[in-house]
Amino acid sequence: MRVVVAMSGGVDSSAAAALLKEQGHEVIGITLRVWSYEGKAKCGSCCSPDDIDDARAVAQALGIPYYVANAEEIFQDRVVNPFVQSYLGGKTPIPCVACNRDVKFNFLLKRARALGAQLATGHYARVEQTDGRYVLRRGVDAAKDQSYFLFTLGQDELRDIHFPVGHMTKAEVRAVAERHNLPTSHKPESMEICFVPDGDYAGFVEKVAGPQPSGEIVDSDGQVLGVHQGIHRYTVGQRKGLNLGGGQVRYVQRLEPETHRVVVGSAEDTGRDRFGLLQPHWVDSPPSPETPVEVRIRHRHAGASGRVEISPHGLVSVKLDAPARAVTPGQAAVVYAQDRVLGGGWIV
Ligand SMILES: Nc1ncnc2c1ncn2[C@@H]1O[C@H](COP(=O)(O)OP(=O)(O)OP(=O)(O)O)[C@@H](O)[C@H]1O
Repeated sequence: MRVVVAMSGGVDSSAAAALLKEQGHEVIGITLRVWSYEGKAKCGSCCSPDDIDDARAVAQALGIPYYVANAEEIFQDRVVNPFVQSYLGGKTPIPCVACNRDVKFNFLLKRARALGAQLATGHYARVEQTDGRYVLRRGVDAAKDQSYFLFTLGQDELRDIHFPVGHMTKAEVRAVAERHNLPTSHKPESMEICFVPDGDYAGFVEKVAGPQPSGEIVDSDGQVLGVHQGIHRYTVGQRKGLNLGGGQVRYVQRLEPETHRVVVGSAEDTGRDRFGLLQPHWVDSPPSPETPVEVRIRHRHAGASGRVEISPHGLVSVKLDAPARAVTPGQAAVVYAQDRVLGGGWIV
């Protein structure tokens, strides 16, 4: 087959390209330039000039054609702007989901299809075909599994998508890169959100949207306990950085963008066993209300058992068997049946 490999300049997508080449496929490497790093600190993140050089060097080593596509506008529009707006609206965004949905598996998939090609990435997840339907599964390496970020994929996308490293461990992936002498084989992992390489999300929001209004920190009775410098600096479940002095340990319970208030409470107060799912999406069909499912409410969440409920009006909510701590608006809730991703939505 002809296959476009989305090459980030990291070891996973380098190994994905090497595996496909090894299997005899016609492989084309493409890096998306999503963010302009001019004048910004060198960061070794997803698409810095260094990463483009690395991806190009890997393509050269493998003897495959290589291109850089400009996706800055769509990335700004679909990933960066909603990220900032989400923080200003009192939520805690997870931009990698939107990047996968709108940039990699829309913008890039369309381009791959226009070339008569399939699309492969270095994500740790698996696609399988059963009875003519596509099934999305967790990556085999539990520590690296990225299926949480892929719940927006549907049947139409999955028929042309490959995750060549999804059935491997990270160590095996590095071994593939080493075997091919790829210059990225010992490259360290990038952990942060790629356009905020220093991890200072609040600083990034202020850089884009300007200084934000300060406000009160209150308890659930409305009693003022302190002041803060902008709700975008807080996330539900947060304990550190409240500066409320000694006494009872308090956690952010919710953020009120209308009043600019941060509401705090005890650990138990942050627990919720029911929440709505905005823009729900199912990889195939939604689970029935009787089906026990596992729900991950953030990327590193181990998962909690529960059910998905769909109202007669089509509103989707999750009912957990027990309250989960820090159910955070803006994060994705991803629904699994064992290792199979059923779908998910945005926590409200
Ligand atoms: N700028 C980019 N251009 C093209 N593809 C990209 C880009 N950034 C990420 N990808 C693709 O998305 C996959 C997952 O991206 P993520 O940022 O999570 O990388 P990763 O797990 O660190 O993988 P890698 O080691 O390949 O960077 C990558 O393996 C790659 O296929």
